[in-house]
Amino acid sequence: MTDSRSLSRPLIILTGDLGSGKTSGLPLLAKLLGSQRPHFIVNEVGAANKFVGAFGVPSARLSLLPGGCICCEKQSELGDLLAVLVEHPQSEFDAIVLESSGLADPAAILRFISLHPKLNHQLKVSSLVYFLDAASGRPPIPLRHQDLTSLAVADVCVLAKTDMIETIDRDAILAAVANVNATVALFEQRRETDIVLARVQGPRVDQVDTSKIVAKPDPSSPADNQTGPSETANHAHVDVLNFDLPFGTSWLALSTWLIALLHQQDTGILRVKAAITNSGGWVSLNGVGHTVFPPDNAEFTHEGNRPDGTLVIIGFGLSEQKISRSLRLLVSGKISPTS
Ligand SMILES: Nc1nc2c(ncn2[C@@H]2O[C@H](COP(=O)(O)OP(=O)(O)OP(=O)(O)O)[C@@H](O)[C@H]2O)c(=O)[nH]1
Repeated sequence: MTDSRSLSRPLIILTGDLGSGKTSGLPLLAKLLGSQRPHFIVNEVGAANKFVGAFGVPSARLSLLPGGCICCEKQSELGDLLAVLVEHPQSEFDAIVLESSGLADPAAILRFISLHPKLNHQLKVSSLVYFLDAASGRPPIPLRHQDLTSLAVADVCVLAKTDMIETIDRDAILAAVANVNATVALFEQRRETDIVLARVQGPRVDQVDTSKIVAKPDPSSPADNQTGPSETANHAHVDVLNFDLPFGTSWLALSTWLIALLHQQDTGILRVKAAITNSGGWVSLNGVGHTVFPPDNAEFTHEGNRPDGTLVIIGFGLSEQKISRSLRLLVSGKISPTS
């Protein structure tokens, strides 16, 4: 008799904060974890990033799950999608790589898979990966409480954006991570000309003062004020606003408008993602906290493909009406970006 576990397909789960670098690292990480023919599932709390495939993921190997988080409201859709994929012939892909939304609770995803009557036999979680954003603005060592919980259960930690910090801070964070989870495999992601990702050797844990690793929760910070990663409803109060951007929107005007919005909302905005389309192709703009990243751009892959763009804003206490009114004026050219 065949053991059903021996037929189970590997599942690699990527977690990590909004904008921590998961999508950028997706194809490289899959390869480093031994998958030559992965199928990717990308979950977004906002509208689908229609252009995610342009980052080197062929569309036949990509499924998008937009409009909610797979740790809660999108669980059953995730279950349906995984059920369809596992029925595929073994040769079509050798692993499923699931990128969760930046709000997801990894424990809730694991619980869903392991308690699912069919998927728990058909899939085995081969790696749980946690992306840690080295440039998130927190001081080099203090890891937040939600980092500790996620790191404690991770098999792999990717320290992303190390090109944006000093080497001494990078080494201190790596040592702190190793101190929390001594068996975690450590990788580093950085932007050179392109994004590169590589395994790093474990640092010397005795070089870090462990009493300084954990930040005290700040009750005034919306992020620290959440109930904690084990509560699936911990992001119920996060606002997700989706807007269409008409073909031909100026990316320069939109960038200036976004910087003004981030400044005006102070800490209220966690993440901004825009894909702007124009005759040259499309441009993607990313904001994480107060950092606005340099735009990426690519040409359209199909002739005649002229879709509208999208803008997703994720944060706390956002007024959809006000932001929408200001954006409408901007895209219609009726205001300058600074109005
Ligand atoms: N300098 C630098 N930028 C990076 C690195 N990794 C990602 N970025 C940039 O950070 C921004 C967010 O990266 P994404 O890969 O979209 O982050 P994500 O975790 O998929 O975002 P969400 O899906 O919204 O949670 C983009 O502008 C990336 O180009 C890195 O290692 N170095």
